[in-house]
Amino acid sequence: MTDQNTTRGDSDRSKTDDENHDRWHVILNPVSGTGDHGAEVHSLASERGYIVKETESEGDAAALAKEAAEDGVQRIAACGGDGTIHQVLVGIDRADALDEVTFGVIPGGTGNNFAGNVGVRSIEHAFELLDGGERRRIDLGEADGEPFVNSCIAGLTSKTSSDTSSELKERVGTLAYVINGIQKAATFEPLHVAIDIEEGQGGNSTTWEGDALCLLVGNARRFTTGSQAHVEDGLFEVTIVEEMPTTEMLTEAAAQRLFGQETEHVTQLAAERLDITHKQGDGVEFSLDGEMRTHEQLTLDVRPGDLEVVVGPEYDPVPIEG
Ligand SMILES: Nc1ncnc2c1ncn2[C@@H]1O[C@H](COP(=O)(O)OP(=O)(O)OP(=O)(O)O)[C@@H](O)[C@H]1O
Repeated sequence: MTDQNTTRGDSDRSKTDDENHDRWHVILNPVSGTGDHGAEVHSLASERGYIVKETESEGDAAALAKEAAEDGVQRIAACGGDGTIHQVLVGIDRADALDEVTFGVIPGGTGNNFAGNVGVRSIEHAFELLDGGERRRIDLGEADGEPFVNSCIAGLTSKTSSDTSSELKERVGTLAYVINGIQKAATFEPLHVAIDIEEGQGGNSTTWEGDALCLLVGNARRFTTGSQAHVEDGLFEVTIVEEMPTTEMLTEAAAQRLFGQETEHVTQLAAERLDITHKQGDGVEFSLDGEMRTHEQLTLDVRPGDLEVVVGPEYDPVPIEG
């Protein structure tokens, strides 16, 4: 890990702890995305007196964030893709400091889904927002104690969701993930799962049991037109795609696209808690914001308003209709 206080001269060394805690600490993944954002980030941070800490290997981002939060730093930004954001949040959470920290996002990844979700357009835009942008409290998801911001995905698409083309997603919505998965995996063993679902806000508790092609749990991520996650409502948007013959998939995808509603093999609902139990075989692979984890059994909870984050003017917690 490289510790680079981009402004540290003799006079800065005399800064008090309080001043240091108020300065933004940027945790920079220099190899995310195209890996050419480091110089720009150092320069923009230097102009403002922000501290930059670079990761040197996998896992560093969580350790650096934990260390900063334990030192009392109150403004921590992640520069990288969704994986880096995820790890920085894990580190702050391990320090039990989410209550005290304002979080910032500097898009330096490939997809930059979360940055897009909170209205941060570019690296330069991110620094302008860190200086004085609006702060919002948004929901976090938790998967057996591990926080996530965008999504938890299991099944056929968990490894391929991140590289499904946005054009395909735009045309066919949720099932784009499935179709993309099928193109990559000729044979796929469906998930034999039981999912206990608490719908929240006075809603029902239900159980879905069967063979699923995939399970998509969104906290702050756009999955389909008509089914997006509201990031300040204390609920997950859940989509369960049941196993179905390949021939029916395109029909279902078209129906979803045209009518934006539940179809025979696709269940959509909002929930505040899910208990997922795998009924057969080894554990299930879950993608938490793109980071792969294996669980036999997994509980997902919403942590309403647990994260204070800097947002851009285009940020809107309410999903776009239609
Ligand atoms: N210095 C480093 N060297 C090698 N790998 C690193 C380093 N720092 C972080 N990583 C790893 O890089 C991975 C990719 O990071 P990240 O997801 O942020 O970027 P991305 O995949 O390019 O973007 P996106 O998730 O937006 O598509 C993470 O799993 C992280 O552990």
